[in-house]
Amino acid sequence: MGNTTKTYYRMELNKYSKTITQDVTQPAAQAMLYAIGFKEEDFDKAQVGIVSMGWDGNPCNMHLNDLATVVRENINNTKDLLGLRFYTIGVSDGISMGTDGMRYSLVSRDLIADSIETNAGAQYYDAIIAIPGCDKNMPGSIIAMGRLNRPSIMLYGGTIAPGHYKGEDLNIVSAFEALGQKIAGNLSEADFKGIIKSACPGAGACGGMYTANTMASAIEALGMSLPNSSSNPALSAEKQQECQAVGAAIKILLEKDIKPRDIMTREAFENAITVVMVLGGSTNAVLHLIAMAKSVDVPLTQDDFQTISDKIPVLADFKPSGKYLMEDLHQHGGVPAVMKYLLSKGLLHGDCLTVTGKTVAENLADAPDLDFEQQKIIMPLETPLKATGHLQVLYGNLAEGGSVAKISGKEGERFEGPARVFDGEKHLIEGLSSGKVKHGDVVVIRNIGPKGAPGMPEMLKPTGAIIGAGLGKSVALITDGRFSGGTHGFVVGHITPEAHEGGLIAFVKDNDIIEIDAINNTLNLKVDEATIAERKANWQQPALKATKGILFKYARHVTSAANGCVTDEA
Ligand SMILES: CC[C@H](C)C(=O)C(=O)O
Ligand SMILES: [Mg+2]
Repeated sequence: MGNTTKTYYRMELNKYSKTITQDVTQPAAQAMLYAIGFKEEDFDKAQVGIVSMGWDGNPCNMHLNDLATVVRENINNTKDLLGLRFYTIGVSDGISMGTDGMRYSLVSRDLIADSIETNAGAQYYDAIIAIPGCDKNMPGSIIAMGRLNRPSIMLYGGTIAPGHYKGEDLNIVSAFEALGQKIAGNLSEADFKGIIKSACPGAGACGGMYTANTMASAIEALGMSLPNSSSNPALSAEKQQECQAVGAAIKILLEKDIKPRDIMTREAFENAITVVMVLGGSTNAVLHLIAMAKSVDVPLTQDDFQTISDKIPVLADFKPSGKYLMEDLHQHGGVPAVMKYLLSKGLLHGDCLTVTGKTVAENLADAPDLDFEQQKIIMPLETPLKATGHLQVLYGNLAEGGSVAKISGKEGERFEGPARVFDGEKHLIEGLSSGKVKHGDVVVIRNIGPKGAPGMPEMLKPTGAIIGAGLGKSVALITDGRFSGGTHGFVVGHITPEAHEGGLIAFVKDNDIIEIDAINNTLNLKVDEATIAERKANWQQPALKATKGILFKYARHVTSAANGCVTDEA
């Protein structure tokens, strides 16, 4: 085992794997390691588990296994480190959306967390590098890192390039909205097909400020990925360089024993929320960041989002409600340029530690400056797109435990209208085609909460169709489900308690008046108390829709949206 100094040094790096590699009472384990090609010197190395969420069936994930191979090479070329790849699952929201398959989407976040925890925990990896693509992959990876609390880096698979059709830039949401345009009679069959064929040109996660790019940006701001990880496109040279940089970075984390709990502090989460607000990110950030914070026991609630939303403006003109894609920001300095600007204005905590082993401020010292003449993606604080955050937490009789609204400001901030109730999203498309949904309506989609669906699916098919049908400014939508980052319009999700738990949303009837007020942050059903009491009188909790398998287990364990939908709380 060499001299004592050397052994002591190596024991520090292989704090976990030494249980397998150094213990003389573990000969069978060591025999297994010889079988996978270990040389004598490898037994002294720190083992880095490299987990890829790569799979063939999704553009966001199709290239991740290739990235993992490059990462492994880099790790193995780093003195004292040995990389071992493993793989976990994913769900493509873009493909599952609008189907029952989407019930598995949020479930996959926790399955990813559980599977990474399981593999790394059982095999005693000293460090973790996770390579996620589609949106739930990222919080799933971070939750596992938080639970394991071993040196960890997330390397985001990167954003997709824009598609092109008839001179227009396209992205996945163009395909969702094309359905509504077709229903409204504004799109020919040929153009419908043309958009579908051209929307997504190849590998990479959905290109706008949808949930994948939102979570990647939030996690970079949190300090858990290398600078630029969130804006380096999937197929860029910079993404390859990032793969070549993780070995040196993870070695520093191992040497200095910098762990997720040292990085993911309360201040770091505030940085992440600030960046989500500035970028106009997805509502999913609320439940994912709450769940990620729980993995390291940092208290974080929906109300913290409101506090930050009250003081942080939206500066970015990204899709879905704006013009630009993440790849555009990459051309102008990426997320570090945005963070550098925010730091210079005192809006970020600069002293938070990151996976470079340095602080946020140190990382940003050499980042490019945003040029407000050259680019119109990020506006200066003096001329924001919206003076306060777009994510608003509303309470009221319809949401006693809170709800999350996405208010771009373009649709106004107050809405009152008659309810048009749908149990699940399936009949909404019919409702649009038959004219059941009219200007001024508040569409209610219920019984799709974390327990009720189960799995709290995203409602991009209905919201995309509403926008495509030209009703985006005149119809509001509330739900106990959630939204994809591609959703825009006047929308409120995460309604807690959900219908399945007897929340008032379960008792709404067609034509009841609903008031949404994102100035005073209220969401109320304007029906008198006596009528509400009458409707509630004989209510019994419905049986779970799933009776076995993962959806059953999930429905049994999942907590409310306000609690991050975590599945590991008593
Ligand atoms: C286009 C939206 C994407 C498919 C998604 O799931 C999200 O952003 O949440
Ligand atoms: Mg999604």
